[in-house]
Amino acid sequence: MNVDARTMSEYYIIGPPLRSVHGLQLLVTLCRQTGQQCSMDIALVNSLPYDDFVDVFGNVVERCPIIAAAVWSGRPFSSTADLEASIYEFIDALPESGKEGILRVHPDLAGRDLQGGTLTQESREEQGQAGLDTLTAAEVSRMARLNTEYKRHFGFPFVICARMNNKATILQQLEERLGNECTREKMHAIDEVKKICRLRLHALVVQERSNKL
Ligand SMILES: NC(=O)N[C@H]1NC(=O)NC1=O
Repeated sequence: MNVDARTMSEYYIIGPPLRSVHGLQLLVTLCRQTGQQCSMDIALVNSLPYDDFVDVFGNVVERCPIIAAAVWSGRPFSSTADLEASIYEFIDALPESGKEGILRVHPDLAGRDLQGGTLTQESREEQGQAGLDTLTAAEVSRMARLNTEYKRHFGFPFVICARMNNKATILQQLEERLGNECTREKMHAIDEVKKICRLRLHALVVQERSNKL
């Protein structure tokens, strides 16, 4: 991240100024850790050079910075919704192998990365919020068995928006979706990627007020 203090002071940050922090991503991380609101507006988003843009938005789709790098060319975005739509358009235009690739870089829920501490920060928070970091030994082994069965069947890991679920609904969905036909299940999984992306984006960019009453 090559945003120096002078450039940063021009940025629109909500909350107390944190001048000693170098780099927007660090700032965003710190705001998250301290629970302070720290968001960018769309004008700031549009002003970011591509390396900063990729640093900030590179994980709105888990471990797929190439998506942020690609949609950067579509600036200026008229709104957060416009940025979001560009990301979805990119995903939808991918061949099936590309969509499967997006799913395959997702970590298993309550899997090796959670246990080994190697999740991305976003994923760690999401899995924690769904209660997946406090599963009983029996729940961990049930989740592992179902995850393995799902991967063997579909060829990609089970993906669900953890923030919109809890451990009970995740286990239930895992069992239910195992029965889906493959093409339908891939579409369902990509829809979940978009839900995760939407929540991650909204944590980073201020929502424009609607003009509608
Ligand atoms: N496998 C899977 O669903 N992973 C994810 N879900 C979510 O909300 N965050 C993730 O990393």
